[in-house]
Amino acid sequence: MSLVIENGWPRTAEWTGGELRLGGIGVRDLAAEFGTPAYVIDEEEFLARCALWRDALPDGEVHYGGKAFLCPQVVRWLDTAGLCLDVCTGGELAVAMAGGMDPARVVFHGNNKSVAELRRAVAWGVGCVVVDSFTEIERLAALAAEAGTRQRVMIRVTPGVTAHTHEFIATGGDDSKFGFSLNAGLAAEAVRRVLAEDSLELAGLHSHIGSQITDLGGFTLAAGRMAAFLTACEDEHGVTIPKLDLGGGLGIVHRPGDPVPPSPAEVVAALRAAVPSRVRLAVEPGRSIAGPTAVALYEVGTVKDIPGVRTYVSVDGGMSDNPRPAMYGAAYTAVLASRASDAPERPVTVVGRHCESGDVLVRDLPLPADVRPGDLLAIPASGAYQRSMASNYNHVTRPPVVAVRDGAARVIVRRETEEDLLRLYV
Ligand SMILES: Cc1ncc(COP(=O)(O)O)c(C=O)c1O
Ligand SMILES: N[C@@H](CCCC[NH3+])C(=O)O
Repeated sequence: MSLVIENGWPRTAEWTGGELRLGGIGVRDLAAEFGTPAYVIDEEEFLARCALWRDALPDGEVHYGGKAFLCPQVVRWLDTAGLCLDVCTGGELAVAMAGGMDPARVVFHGNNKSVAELRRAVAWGVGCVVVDSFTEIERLAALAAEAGTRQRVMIRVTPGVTAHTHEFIATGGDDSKFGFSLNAGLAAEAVRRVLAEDSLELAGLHSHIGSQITDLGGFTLAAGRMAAFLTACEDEHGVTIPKLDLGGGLGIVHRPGDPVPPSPAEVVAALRAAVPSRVRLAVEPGRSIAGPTAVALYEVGTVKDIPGVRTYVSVDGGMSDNPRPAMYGAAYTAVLASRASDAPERPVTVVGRHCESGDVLVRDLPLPADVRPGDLLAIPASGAYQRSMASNYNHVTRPPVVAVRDGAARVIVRRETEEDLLRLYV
């Protein structure tokens, strides 16, 4: 079975009489039972993608990047699949705890963790804290000493590599809010300072160059620089630095015709080739696990033809459940998912229901000319950075996540209600 998804759809996606089925269930039934908009996540796909990474790195560590999509059920899937978890806020830490994650398998990231978050992480016994600033090294050392423990840490390094991706999601260059610059000598100083703290144990070095990367060049370059830096630090200080965590970042296909990224096995092979075999490798894939697992399901509400200009198809979600087109110019596709149509195709622009002209989900998309209110549209590759970045803009409630498998569906994140929203107001 090919594990690189070249068309964006999860492996159980099939069409019967023009209707899309996911995990053995038709989207009309899913919409009738759970409403729209909804994210439908394919459990089999999620577990298979975890296994793909784990099998690519059997002698290393795979930390799922929880920022892509996290809820207690995801934590339980990670546990089943034998993966570790990367969190980057106290909130993500709380979800890890709620899902029953073993703290030893949690890595805690973030460029501005609060003292309270660090204290909680140390008390819970997180496996590793990735230190990101000199201030944090001091803070964490004091907190670990106060708790009477020796906290394992990795040092986040920016290796001066500019990934080929959107500028907002490139993180490995010298001008970055994340980590310690290698070129500016800050990373070397961070190593000195961590080694000087009795309450900290230097477990490894870390870098993450960016996200939605579809070629190996940046990964290889960063791995080589990090490996050389690790060796130089070991030589300078006469210590062993056992681990190199090279982050996440592998991209996915959103639309047929998008560049097909390398497979996890190819990424790991490239990293391994650049890093001495004595060093344990870790990776932090988020999007490449969660992204292709979910489909966003919407109902068409209105169709507006502006002769000679454009046809707008409005759906019942939008930038609040998928901010990526507006934030990064991300390009998606959508299909008519609830029925067959013989109508000729014509280009339309699929928009959301927000009070914002930039609330566009898919631009210039060929759809059958008879698309009408009540039809369901499905957008594949919606499993990463969509529910996790969803907002309540315009007091829209956030959609549920429905897991499908073997003909059964269950809610793993329920739909938000207006009651949920109003509960915040005093
Ligand atoms: C430190 C770190 N690790 C892992 C990830 C996961 O990245 P991706 O979802 O691109 O695999 C991110 C996000 O880009 C990150 O910042
Ligand atoms: N949120 C971004 C990725 C950021 C990755 C986290 N460091 C996206 O949707 O592409």
